[in-house]
Amino acid sequence: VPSLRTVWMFNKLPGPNDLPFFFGSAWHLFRINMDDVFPYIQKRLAEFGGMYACYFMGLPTVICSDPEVIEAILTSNKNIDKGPEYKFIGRWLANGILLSTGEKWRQRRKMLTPSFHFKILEDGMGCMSRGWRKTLEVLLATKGQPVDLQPILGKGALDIICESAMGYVLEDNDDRSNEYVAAVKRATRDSTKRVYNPLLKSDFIFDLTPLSRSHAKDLGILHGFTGKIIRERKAAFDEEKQLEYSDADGKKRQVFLDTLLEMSKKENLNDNDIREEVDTFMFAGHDSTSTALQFLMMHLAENPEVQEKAYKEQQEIFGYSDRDPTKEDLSKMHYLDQVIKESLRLHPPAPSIAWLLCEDVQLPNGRIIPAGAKVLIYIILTHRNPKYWDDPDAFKPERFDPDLCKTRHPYSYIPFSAGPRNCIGQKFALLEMKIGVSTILRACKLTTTTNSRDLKYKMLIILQPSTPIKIAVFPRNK
Ligand code: HEM
Repeated sequence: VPSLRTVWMFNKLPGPNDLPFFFGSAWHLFRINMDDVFPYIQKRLAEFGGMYACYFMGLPTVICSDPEVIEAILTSNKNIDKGPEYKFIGRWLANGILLSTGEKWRQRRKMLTPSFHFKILEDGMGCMSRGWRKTLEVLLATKGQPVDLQPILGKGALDIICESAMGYVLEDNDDRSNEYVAAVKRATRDSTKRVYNPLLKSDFIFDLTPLSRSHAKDLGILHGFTGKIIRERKAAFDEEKQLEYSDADGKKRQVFLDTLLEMSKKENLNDNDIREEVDTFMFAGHDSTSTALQFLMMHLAENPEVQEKAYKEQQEIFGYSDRDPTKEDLSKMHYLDQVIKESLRLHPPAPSIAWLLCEDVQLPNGRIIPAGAKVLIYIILTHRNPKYWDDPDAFKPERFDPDLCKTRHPYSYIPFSAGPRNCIGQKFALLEMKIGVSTILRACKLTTTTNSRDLKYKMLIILQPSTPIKIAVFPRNK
């Protein structure tokens, strides 16, 4: 329940004259189709200049897409608490780095950041190439039939995070990864239902519903999978047989899970601590990357001239060779860099993020968002804010020409969020995406009948189109 101070200060902020308190703006959202939530919020943000205040089920909520407001919030070192809706994924991810706060989050962030150092990531490049090569075979086996690529890319990205971060190699015929990918989709969908349905907010009521039973079954699949990975690695680690992971090329290296196991000795991490981080990184490390790749492939398929230009760049680097990309190769892919950035602009896999303020935030225009208010940052709408982006719905990789980027507001483009709680896996994700597109683009031509401007989206933690995007994959004639 917000304090009187919060309500008093909050009521001074600009916003629609909605029904006050309990339902507030939620009332409008209940009456519109869930697929129309983004356009609805976009319209309201345009009306109020990129930020408005409203009550959402009794909670004072500021909704924003204005980079000036976002900068004021994300640069704070004190406002690091996530919004209350994140608790609905708490049964799955517990109190790992994504959901934790305060001292616990600070310690974890400090402890885990070195695992994402560029040098360590470079060591994992071979594993990324191997993973995308396998995915390429599956894509080519579709023989030009238009298919939904999400499950195929999801499995590809999961195989990569399993091997590169957990040292766990999934066999080709191992169906558990498909099962895991599908359970992640269901678990995030069902958790989001609890955000929008006031009855399901209470654990007591939720636990009486059939949804809770199917959710528990999915959690069983998710925890069962990660539990097995941890048990096997721990057994090897305890016996000191295999302190370093040796990958398919025979190279020895320590993976993220080994770092956790090592720290469990030094820093008193118990089994639950390890478990919550493995669950967090398995989820965050595959779903967002495969979603990003799905939209990227859609944009390439929809814009043949961009696809050809990106392909030509690959040819200049590799000729007709299908060898794995090296660090030097990747540094030459300037146009592909721009294509990836533009795709993440139009389709950021994490479309919105939510914060609960623990201290007041002073905005550049002098207004104050009070402590106790929730702030919903619509990354996807920031990326399409016409004040900062010319012709915002058009796919134009040239926008990311380095000289043009320098002139733009730094918080107008935040696919990985920003500030102290930005994405810890950002470099990993960009490396993985670049290797993935390079592998696929050199071997295939993509086409689609999807018109991205007609797409509608589901309101989920990870961006998902309301209807599957169908893409046809053809082998390139060399
Ligand atoms: C294209 C791919 C990715 C995108 C767009 C993305 C985006 C984001 C965003 C927007 C956040 C902030 C979430 C919030 O405030 O609620 C975040 C946090 C996080 N991401 Fe990513 N991410 C991607 C890939 C990855 C990968 C590959 C990993 C791990 C290997 C990862 C691990 C994490 C973790 C652990 C956090 C929480 C960080 C913290 O709270 O300190 N992400 N990501």
